[in-house]
Amino acid sequence: MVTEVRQYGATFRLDYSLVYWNSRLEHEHIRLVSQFQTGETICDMFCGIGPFAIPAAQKGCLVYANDLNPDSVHYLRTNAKINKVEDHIRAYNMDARMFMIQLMSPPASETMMETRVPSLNMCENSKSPESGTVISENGRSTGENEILDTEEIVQDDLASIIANGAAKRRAKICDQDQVTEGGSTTAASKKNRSANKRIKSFSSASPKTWEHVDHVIMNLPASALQFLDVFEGLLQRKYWKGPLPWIHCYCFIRSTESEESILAVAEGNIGAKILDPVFHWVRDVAPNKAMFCLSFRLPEASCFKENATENTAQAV
Ligand SMILES: C[S@@+](CC[C@H](N)C(=O)[O-])C[C@H]1O[C@@H](n2cnc3c(N)ncnc32)[C@H](O)[C@@H]1O
Repeated sequence: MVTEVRQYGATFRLDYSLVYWNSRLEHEHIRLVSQFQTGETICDMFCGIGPFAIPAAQKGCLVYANDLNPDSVHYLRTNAKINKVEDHIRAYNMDARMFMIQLMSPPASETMMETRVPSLNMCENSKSPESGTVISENGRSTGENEILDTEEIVQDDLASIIANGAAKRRAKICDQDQVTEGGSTTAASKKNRSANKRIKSFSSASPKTWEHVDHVIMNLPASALQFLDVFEGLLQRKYWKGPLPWIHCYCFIRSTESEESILAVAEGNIGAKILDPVFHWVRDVAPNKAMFCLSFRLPEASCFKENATENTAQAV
C-alpha cells in the first residue's frame, strides 16, 4: 500500500507493507536534525526511507544514508527526488557495520590524482555480507541485496571483521573489474566502467569521509548499542581532521535498567569511557519501556585504538 505522508515540510512516499515508518517519531527526527549545521556531513546507519536524511539534506547537509532493506533504499531515493535533495544524499544498501567501515576506509590510491572514493560506492548494487544481519526492526523485507558495482569487498575479510570486531579490520577494497557474489565470480566490467564515470563526475565535490564526518545516526533502538563496536579502531589518526563525530545511538531502557547500566553497555561495546553522555527521552513504547537517544562525542580512545596498536607494534 503506497502512500504519502508529510513531516515538517518534507514529503515521504512509502509502502507500509515493505518499509519501517513511525509517525510518532516526527518530533524526534526534527529535534535531532535541528542540531546539525548547514554543510555538515552526516552518516545515517539505519536510514529507513529518510526521515532524518531528507530534512538534514534540506538543511544543506551532505548525508550518507544506509539501510539493509532494499525497499527502504528505493523509497529513500524516491523521497530524495520528490524533495529535490538528490544532490545531498548518497544512498547505500548494506549492513550498517560494513557501511561505516567502507566510508571510513581511505582508498588505496589516496595519493593519486584520480582518487577513488569508497563513499561513492553507492548501492543501487550492494551486497550485504551477512544476510542474517537484518534486525526485526527493519519492519519488513530482508530481500537479497545486490552487488557492489565498483569495488569488491572480500567476503572472507568481512566475515572476520564482524567476527573479530572493528578494531581488527580494514575492509579490503580492490581495483578489480570483477565482483564476487557468494563464492561465484560475475563479470561486471561494463557496469563498473559506467559506475566509475559516475564517481569521477562528482568525487571532487564530495568530502572525504575518512577525514571527517560530523554526526552518525543509529536509529535501531533494539540493537543499535550492539553496533557501537564498529567504532573501535575505525578511524585512522593520520587522515582524520577536526573534531570527532557525535554519535546519536537510539536504545530502549526498561524499568529494570537505568541510564548508568545502558551507558556501561555502550562503553563496553565501544571499548572506551564515554565522556558527557546525553540521554534524551524520546517516548514511552510500553508501560515499562522507553525509547531514548544517547548522544556523545566518539571517544578518541575508542576510534583510534587500532592505530595505537599498530604504532606500538612498529615501535617494537
Ligand atoms: C527503527 S527503523 C528506523 C528507520 C528510520 N531511521 C526512522 O527513523 O524511521 C530501523 C531501520 O534499520 C534497518 N536495518 C535493520 N538492520 C540493519 C542492519 N544490520 N544494517 C543496516 N540497516 C538495518 C531496517 O531496515 C530499518 O529501516
